[in-house]
Amino acid sequence: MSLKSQHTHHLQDPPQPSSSPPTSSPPLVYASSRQSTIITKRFRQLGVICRLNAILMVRFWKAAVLQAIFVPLLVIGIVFGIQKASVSNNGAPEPLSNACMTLVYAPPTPETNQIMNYFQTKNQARTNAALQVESQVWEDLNEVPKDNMGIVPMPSDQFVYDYALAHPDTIQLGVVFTKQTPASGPIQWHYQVYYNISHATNMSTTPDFKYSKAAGYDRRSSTDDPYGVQVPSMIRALDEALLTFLDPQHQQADLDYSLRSFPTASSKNGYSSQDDIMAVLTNLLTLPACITMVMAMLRVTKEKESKCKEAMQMMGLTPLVYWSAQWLTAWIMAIVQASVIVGLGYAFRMSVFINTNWLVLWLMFALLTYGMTMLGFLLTTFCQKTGSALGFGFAMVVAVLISMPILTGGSWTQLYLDMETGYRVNSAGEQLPPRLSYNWVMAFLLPFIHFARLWGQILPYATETIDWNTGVRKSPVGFTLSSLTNYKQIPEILQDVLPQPISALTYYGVDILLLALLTLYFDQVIPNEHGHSRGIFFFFESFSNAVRFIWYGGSSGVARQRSAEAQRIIPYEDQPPANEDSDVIAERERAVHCQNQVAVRTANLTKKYYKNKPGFFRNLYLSLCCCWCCCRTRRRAHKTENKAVDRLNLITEPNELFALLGQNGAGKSTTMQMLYGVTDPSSGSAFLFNRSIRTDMNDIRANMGVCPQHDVLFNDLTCWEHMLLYAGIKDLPSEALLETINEREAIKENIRERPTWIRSRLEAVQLWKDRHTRAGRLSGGMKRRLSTIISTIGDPDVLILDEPTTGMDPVHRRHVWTFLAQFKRGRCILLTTHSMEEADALGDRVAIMVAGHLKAIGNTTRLKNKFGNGYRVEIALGNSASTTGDQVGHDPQHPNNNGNNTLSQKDLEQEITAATRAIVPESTLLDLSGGVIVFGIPMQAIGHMADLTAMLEKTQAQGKVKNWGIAQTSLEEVFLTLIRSSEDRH
Ligand SMILES: Nc1ncnc2c1ncn2[C@@H]1O[C@H](COP(=O)(O)OP(=O)(O)OP(=O)(O)O)[C@@H](O)[C@H]1O
Repeated sequence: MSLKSQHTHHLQDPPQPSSSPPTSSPPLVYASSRQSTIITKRFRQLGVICRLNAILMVRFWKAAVLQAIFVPLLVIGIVFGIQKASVSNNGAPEPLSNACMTLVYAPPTPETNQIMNYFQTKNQARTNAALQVESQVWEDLNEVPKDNMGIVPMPSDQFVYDYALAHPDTIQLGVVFTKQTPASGPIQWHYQVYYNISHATNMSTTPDFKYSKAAGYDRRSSTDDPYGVQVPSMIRALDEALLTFLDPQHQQADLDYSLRSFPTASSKNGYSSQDDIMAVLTNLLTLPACITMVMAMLRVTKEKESKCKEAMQMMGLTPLVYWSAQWLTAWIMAIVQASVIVGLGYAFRMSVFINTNWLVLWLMFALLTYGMTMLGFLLTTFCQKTGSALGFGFAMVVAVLISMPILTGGSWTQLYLDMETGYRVNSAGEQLPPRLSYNWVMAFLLPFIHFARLWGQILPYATETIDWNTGVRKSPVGFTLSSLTNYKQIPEILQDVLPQPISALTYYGVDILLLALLTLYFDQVIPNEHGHSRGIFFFFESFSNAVRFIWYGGSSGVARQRSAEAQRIIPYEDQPPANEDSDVIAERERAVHCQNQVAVRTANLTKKYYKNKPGFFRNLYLSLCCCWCCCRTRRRAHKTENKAVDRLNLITEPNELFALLGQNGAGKSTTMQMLYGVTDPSSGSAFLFNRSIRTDMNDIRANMGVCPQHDVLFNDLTCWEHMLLYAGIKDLPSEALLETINEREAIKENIRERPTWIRSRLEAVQLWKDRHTRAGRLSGGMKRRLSTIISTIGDPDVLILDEPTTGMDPVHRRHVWTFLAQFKRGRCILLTTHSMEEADALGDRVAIMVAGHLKAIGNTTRLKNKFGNGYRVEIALGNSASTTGDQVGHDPQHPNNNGNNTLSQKDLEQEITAATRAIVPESTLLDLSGGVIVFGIPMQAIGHMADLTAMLEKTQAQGKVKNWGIAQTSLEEVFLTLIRSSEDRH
């Protein structure tokens, strides 16, 4: 979209600047502006910024490889190594002593001995297990058997219990008999069966232990369940034995039994199985995501600190496109990293990986990395420097590493449930919802919480678990895709309270969306270093634009309205400064009452800087305060102010190069910064082709080129890549790329390279040969040239150049001048400079600013005539001269004539001074030193110049004058005169 109603790109012969630039510059070839919809333009910009990120990643490939491959490899390697080391050393299961007692019984009475003999016989007949019934009662609590023992009598129930506790691996089963003989009724035989879970558990985890399916041990099936196989068969055998014992005596008896586990000893492996270690080391698995987050934060903050991001936005890149490119790049990195982690997990055969569906794992790791990077992006909106981003990132990594084991290790369920009382019930005993809900936890916007939760739910499914009630170690059932929605909570008590695992993925998504919105928001409302930011309700702008669009009947109506707004008279706040120059007053009237569309119009543009500037939160508070309170607080907050620009009124037309001059600190850069939108005016406004810098900056930037005072270049991009980048931002990518391809083909086919518009521009500033040099390796002057030429990409209607030629040598400066002189055709260029020669050579009009005020304005001739001293005559005296009586001043009685044939230096000075004064009485002696006399001749004395010249030629012939010259007052003298006069006034 063009800012101007009519815009042409026809080239005309450039006007010749007063200094003669080289004539060998190539002709300019401008890229034609493409008409594309705003959507396609945004997509093209997105592609260009993604390409930029890709180039930077390739340039910093070591950092990319570190994040994507090395850190995941290191982490998985460490976890794997620790698991191995832990299992082979401390964590190895204790070897099971081969010697064990299969069955102990108590008390050893003749009756129980008899019963156990029957038991042995029956058991052998059925299972072929020849268990010997020991005759000796085992009475030593500390002794362990040297060989396997079959059926061992023990003194008492208490002894059996204590022995099992002291030697958990030694006894498999036990039975304790009690016989009661009531006064009436049958005898009561009761036996207590003990089974040893600890023993079963340790046997099942001992690598060397050979399971015997025949004996009922099959770890992979349910037959290793003591309830299912051993205990019932033992009860059956005992009942048989008891019945056999009772039958010969035809006794009446009641048989009863009970079942009980021996005291459960904790697993001998303690917390050292592979899977337990995996759970404990979970925080290490978040390390790759943390590293990626910190790297992304540093990259984005570096672009902010170096102002490259600002530069791209000045050239028309919107924050949404910029951030979308960052998000897309982060997603690609997350995909790569998750794939590497999952691949390594499979490669190392880690049980949690091989027992979990790969898609679930992949999504979980990818979303973790992506979520953490999104969180990092949000944090960068609060950082201006890479140092603070590093600090924030580091703090976040520490927080994650510390909280991860707590969150994954089950404590997150504690977080989820009520902290103090667990489940809450009301007085009627009904369960109340937990006080601290997971939804609330989600509000922390910390994606690693969802990772911890999902990981915590996956681990019991994908790793071996120990039933802490029974000590039984269970094989993993595996976490499948359907487990995401059909998950049985462990412990079951949480079944109705905890969400299904799929919700972690949903929360990841919600968090990521919220983080993206917050990043966009804070990126715009947190003030930059100039204090510029958008209002906290800026998102209503689009709404109000839409209303305006409907209200004024479409884009043409809006354009008319804009024009009317721009032309509205902006009254003075107070009296204009005293002693204002008449041209400045006229310019102000023109600017304030302007009725036509002009290129740039500033109306009372003012910028105040405050010493004690309020920060973001203060600004927020002030914006929310009511008016009265707000004004008072603002006044207090802004006690000390510095008016950098004070009611500036200017108009520049299309086709005009307007040069702004001023001392350091005069307010030139501030004026430019307000025009290109990195700092807000304190009052007044400015319009570029009727678009207000306060409300239409996006429109303005789409057709504006900016070369800021300090180079904002990517050190790692070449000149050529810079040109392509900004061509893309200005929506010229296809042509640029096409021509790049053509160029490559031309080189390949040894055809003379086709001139492209990029080439012509780089050649114009003598950078073609260095096009593949990275900006970081260019000299200061070369960087300036590159910055200048970048600002011209897209043929903007308004070009702002803030001291573009600073640091350039005279030859290259002239190349730039030539280019600018040609380029200004059809557009308006605003230029600030400290080079009077440059302003003189290029400026159609020149303005001089002093302490924020406009001091003088006009074309250079007018300024020289108005403020200069007319002409300047410099006369260098000869060393000596013969006296012939033909003295210049026709004064034979000259007091200094001492009668010798030579005149002294002083005599000569006096003689020439007198002669000049005689011819031009209005002349003023400006300087007399070192044998050089300088006269100022006012413009009105121009008629005497011929006589003066004749006199000087004559004296030169006589040898009294060695050399002389006449020059018009320079712009520099005008500048100095104005500065001095304003200093005198102060
Ligand atoms: N971010 C800022 N915060 C506070 N004061 C500032 C800021 N930027 C500029 N100023 C002040 O505003 C005044 C004008 O500065 P500005 O940079 O516009 O001058 P300039 O004419 O461009 O000078 P130079 O020729 O040295 O670039 C100076 O007094 C400066 O101290």
